[in-house]
Order: sequence, then C-alpha cells, then structure tokens
Amino acid sequence: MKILLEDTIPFGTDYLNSVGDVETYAWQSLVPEMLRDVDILALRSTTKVTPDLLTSANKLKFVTTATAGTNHLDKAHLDSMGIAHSSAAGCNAVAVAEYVLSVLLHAQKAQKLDLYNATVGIVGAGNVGTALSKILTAIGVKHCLYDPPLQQALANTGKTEHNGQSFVDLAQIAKCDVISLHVPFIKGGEYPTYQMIDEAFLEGLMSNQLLINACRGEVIDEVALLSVLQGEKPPTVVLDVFDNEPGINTALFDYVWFVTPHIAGHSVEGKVRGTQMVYEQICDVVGTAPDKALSDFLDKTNPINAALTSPEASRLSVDDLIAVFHNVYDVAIDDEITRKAFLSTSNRDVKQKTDIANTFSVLRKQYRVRRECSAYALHLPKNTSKQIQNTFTKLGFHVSLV
Ligand SMILES: NC(=O)c1ccc[n+]([C@@H]2O[C@H](COP(=O)([O-])OP(=O)(O)OC[C@H]3O[C@@H](n4cnc5c(N)ncnc54)[C@H](O)[C@@H]3O)[C@@H](O)[C@H]2O)c1
Ligand SMILES: O=C(O)[C@H](O)[C@H](O)COP(=O)(O)O
Repeated sequence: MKILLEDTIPFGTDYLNSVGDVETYAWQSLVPEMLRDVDILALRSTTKVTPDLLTSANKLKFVTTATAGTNHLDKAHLDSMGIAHSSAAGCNAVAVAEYVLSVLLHAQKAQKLDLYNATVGIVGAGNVGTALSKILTAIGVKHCLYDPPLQQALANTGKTEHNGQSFVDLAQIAKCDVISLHVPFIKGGEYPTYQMIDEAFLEGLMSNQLLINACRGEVIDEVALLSVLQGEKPPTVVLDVFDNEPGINTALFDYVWFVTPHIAGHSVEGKVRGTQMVYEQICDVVGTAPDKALSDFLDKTNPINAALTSPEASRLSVDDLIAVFHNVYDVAIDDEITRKAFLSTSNRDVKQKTDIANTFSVLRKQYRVRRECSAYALHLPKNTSKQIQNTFTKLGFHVSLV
C-alpha cells in the first residue's frame, strides 16, 4: 500500500513505515501527478484538497488530515470519487483551551477582567469548546455555550445541557465578558459560520468585553472588525486566525491586543496526537493493528516547583494560577515573536503580500516547542489544600506535594 505523507506531520514516517510503503513530500510541493498510484494521503491544513489536485489520483482510497479543521478538504468531491476521508478531531483541543486560558490570565493581570466574577461565552461546544469548559469549571469560572447543532442533537435525546453547562442564544453570548470562538468554518447549510460574527454583533460589543478568535478567521467579518477596532471604545480583541491566511491583513495588528500566527493548537501534544490519530486510521484502512502510542514520541519535561502564596486556601488564588500556568504557556511570548517578525517585514501594503504570507507561514512552520499542562509534574508545598491540588489535577498537571 503506497502512503504519501506531508513532511509537516511530526514523526509521520516513524509511525507509518511499518504499515506500508511510505513516501513523504515537502510542504507546499504537492502537485496532481504525485498522487498517481498513491493509496493513502495524509496532510495538514495548509494543503487544499481540491478537484484539480485529485485529477491523477487513480488509486487513492483514503485522505486524512492530522488537524481538527477540515475546511481544506473538498469533502463533496472526495465523496463523489468514492474516496474516504477523515481528520484528527480533537487532537489539539486542550492546546487551544490552554491558549484561551493564557489570554484570560493576561486579561486579569492587565485589569481588563475580573476573571473569578466573569462569564465566558463559548461559541461552538465541540472538542475545543468542551476542553475550555472543563478548564473554566476546574478554576470555577462561569460560562455558557452557544452551539445550535449540538443543542438540537442533544434535545433529540431529551437533554438540555452539555457537561452540566447550559446553552444560550447568540444575543446572550454577545453580553458575556469574554466571547471565545470555537466553531468550524462552514459556508452554507443550516448552521453556517461564515462571518457569523458580523458587523451588528461587533458594533454591539463594549470596551470592557474581550473577543478571542482561535478557530478560523472567516468566522468574523474582518472588514467590520477593523472598522469597529478603529472606532471609539472598541472591545479588546485577540486573534490567532485570520481571513485569507497566509496573506493576512496586518493592519489589524495595531488594534488587536494579542496577535499570534494560527498556533493556538500547536502544542507538541496537539500535533503528535494528530499523527497518532491518522496512524490509527491508516492502520485500520490497511487492516493492521496499531502498536505505537503517543508516549513513544513525547519527551519528558522538567518539573515545575510552585511556591504558592496561599496554599492552604480553599480556592486557588488567581495570582497563584497565573504564576504556575504561565510556566506552561504564555501567549504574550508568541505575540512578541509575531510582532517582531512582521516589523522586519519591510512594508505592509498590498505590494508586499507575498512577504506577509511568507512571514506568516514561516512563523507557523518554525513554531517553538510548547507543551501542555499534562506534560508537567507539578510540585506543590506540603500544606496545599485538597481543593487546590484538585484544581491543578483537573488542569492536567501531575501533582505531588514536596
Ligand atoms: N487555531 C488553532 O490552532 C485551531 C486548533 C484546533 C481547531 N481550530 C478550529 O476550531 C474549530 C473547532 O474545533 P473543534 O475541535 O472543537 O471542532 P468540533 O467539530 O469538535 O466542534 C465544533 C463545534 O461547533 C459547533 N457548530 C457548528 N456550527 C455552528 C454554528 N453555526 N454555531 C455554533 N456552533 C456551531 C458544532 O456543533 C460543534 O459542536 C475547528 O473546526 C478548527 O477550524 C483551530
Ligand atoms: O485545524 C486545526 O487543527 C488547527 O487549525 C491546526 O492548528 C492547523 O495546523 P496546521 O495544519 O496549519 O499546521
């Protein structure tokens, strides 16, 4: 069985070389002729699987993406050719949720938010929305969900809540202190998400609200966003994703609080979990039993020694949470790297579009090593309360008292 892998899939060859005849292609080099006689194709989200790409695919039976998003696959066309397809649903949900947590903790530090008294509106309660809901539950932050397709599916089974959280409508989401977007990019159909955060929604936001987009840029009307951000008393906005990536509109940078190059899901765990998932799917297609596990590919980390200011308290103080969590992930570092890279991009006007696209792509490709909470042993003081230990455990840390 001939398996063609994109070289952006970490450990792809190590995982799959015993499963079939593996070949890799360099990122952005895939052309139709390379799919001749290929049985299985695995890639990531920057490769678009279009009818044109598939014109020479004479044997292709399975296409899979080591990512959560699937809007780069023309699924209707794959279906029409009888080619099965899949994705790594949920592979990087925790990474994105941790990205949002870092933003929330910075908002607390900057006095933009009173986190423990705030309400977070989660738009899209799938894998990422649920991972975020779990984090917020662990630290005791109120939140609500907007997800009509899921709400409808649950209603059909007589349920009104998802993991103990209630659903609200978009108008209620618009009133939340924080609005965090986690829907797929869908054009058309019953529940489209294309520009669902439209001009009216954006114009209704107040200066004390925080809007975070770490799903797909197309979900926000970016022209309206720029205009609102340039107006009086704009909301605080954090963007990980943009319309028309990688040729993004860098004019937004001057008005956005944190800006990152579509890396919210790029933890080591998020990426390698994606490889593990496509490996298991390919084993299934080939008819072989998988014998490799995520732990075979993840390095150990150094423990975090936390000197809590109030270890005996019944609730983890937000300052202690900030001090511990920002050892794991700090969005401000990625914001700084991003802004520096674009500053050295000579010009921001339309003529320099290629330069902007290259800068964006290179930042993503060369992203630093970032681990999730679950990668860390967390050493807490001996007198740490059970409640605080529990909170850290629920965040994924391996807690011990020293
Ligand atoms: N920035 C990143 O690095 C990054 C990482 C992972 C995922 N993503 C993006 O985030 C999206 C969500 O990821 P996920 O893993 O949670 O996907 P998912 O499929 O598990 O969940 C998506 C949820 O959105 C809901 N939804 C669909 N249409 C909706 C609508 N019109 N209104 C409200 N809710 C709607 C679905 O019912 C589902 O529950 C992905 O499709 C991807 O585009 C980005
Ligand atoms: O859809 C996803 O899983 C995420 O957007 C992911 O970060 C995409 O990563 P990429 O394939 O662009 O490296």
